[in-house]
Amino acid sequence: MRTRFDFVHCDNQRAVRPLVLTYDDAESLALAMKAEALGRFKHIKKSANVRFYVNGTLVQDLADELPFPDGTRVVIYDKASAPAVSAREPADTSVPAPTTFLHAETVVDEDAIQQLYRVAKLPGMVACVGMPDLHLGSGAYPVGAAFVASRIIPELVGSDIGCGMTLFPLPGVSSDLTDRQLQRLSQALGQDGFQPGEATVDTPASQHPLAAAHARNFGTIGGGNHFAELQVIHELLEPGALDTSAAYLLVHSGSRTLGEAVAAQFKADGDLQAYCEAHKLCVTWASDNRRKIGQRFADVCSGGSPTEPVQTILDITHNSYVPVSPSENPQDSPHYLHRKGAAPMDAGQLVAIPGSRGTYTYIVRPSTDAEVLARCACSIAHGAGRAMSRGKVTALLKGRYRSRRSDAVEALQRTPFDGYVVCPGRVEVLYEEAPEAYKDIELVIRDLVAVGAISVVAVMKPLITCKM
Ligand SMILES: Nc1nc2c(ncn2[C@@H]2O[C@H](COP(=O)(O)O)[C@@H](O)[C@H]2O)c(=O)[nH]1
Ligand SMILES: [Mn+2]
Repeated sequence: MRTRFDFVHCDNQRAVRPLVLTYDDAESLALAMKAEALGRFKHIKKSANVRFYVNGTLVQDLADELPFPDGTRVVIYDKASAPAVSAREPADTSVPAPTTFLHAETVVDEDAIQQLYRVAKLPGMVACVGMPDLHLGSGAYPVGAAFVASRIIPELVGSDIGCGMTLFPLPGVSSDLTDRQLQRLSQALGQDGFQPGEATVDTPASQHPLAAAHARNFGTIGGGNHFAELQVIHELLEPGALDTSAAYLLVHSGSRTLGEAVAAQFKADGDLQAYCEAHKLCVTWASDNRRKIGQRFADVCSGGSPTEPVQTILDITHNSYVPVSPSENPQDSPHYLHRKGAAPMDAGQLVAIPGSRGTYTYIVRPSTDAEVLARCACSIAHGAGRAMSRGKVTALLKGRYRSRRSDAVEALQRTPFDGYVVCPGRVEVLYEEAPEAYKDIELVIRDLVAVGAISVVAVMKPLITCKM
């Protein structure tokens, strides 16, 4: 038997986490449930008390109810706080905004969960949804989440306003690249290096007076987790959706120093109107930036000569806010859906969900089902999400490659797909961004499929990853 349970802690019953369990009988279910409770709620005592509710009514005998329907609610009590058996759950008002988690199989750090709960308590919060790639943010706000609020909260978007992913077919490059061709291309990409100040600033957003000081960064990838990656189709699950004979480029980048300056300005002066105008500019600038990177990449692939303007298959923003109508009274003043590391389901586009340079990228079709959209706040995961901090993964890999540093660097420049990593900047990036730093993308995708949020269109294999 297999059931998707809605798993909650007694102190926080509006924060629902899905949990998929496979079980043989009532006894194995009860044991598995207790193990989950102890694993997920670290503060809970060994004597945790697990109660099952079907339609709000306490289940007295598990065996009588098997198999449980999807959505059965399971409440975990500390033995001390467990109420005398009553048919109803006690009401809890300690969390102002309902909070939902979309992970079941993916591991989400308890600290990130607590960070999301704290956001749910901010004034004006209406709903919070943690994606399976939810992880600890560097400030007070987690990454991999969607937040609905009755006001605009710029801090929830963060400083990389407009960051997102764009997928292009690479003109003239076919999927059957030989190792020799990959090596030559990697070398050429390393030499080009997407250096600042070299791209033509030729779009209205990049020519905007507010963006003038950032023109040098137009067409540049940016550091760390941003990348430009040549990929080919490993498996096509929706026949005809993509061309299997083509090679593709996935670009992940944002508004670079422009977004940072806009976020810093708001922090300094709190001028929300100015922020909103600048936010709009950042979202367009970031999208133009990804297209410019795509063009530069395509030009390198064609031996340096300019190619036709690149076409886009999808262009998705995962850090931004958008106005939405309140679900209960659509005529009321709008709410604002903030996404920090969450991709939109409602953009009428496919979405690329990458794992890392050493794992597959999934091209997915978001569901259009109204109930699913509401449950997910119209948002899905934008990646695998960090499993380890930069410092931790660097220490792990330095321990693993105790041999000469040059050997380690050589190993980190290759991938499990016989691909190449081009990293002409800081060598530390090779460590900090290694596949080990990220969660298991396959579990993220399984979780999203399990809640009915996506279907997989194609699975892509990375062959050349450019990191700065
Ligand atoms: N295919 C690749 N995926 C990567 C790489 N580096 C990071 N990632 C994934 O992208 C998201 C981006 O998250 P963000 O919070 O920085 O917007 C991240 O969670 C990883 O799963 C890469 O080099 N190649
Ligand atoms: Mn991003």
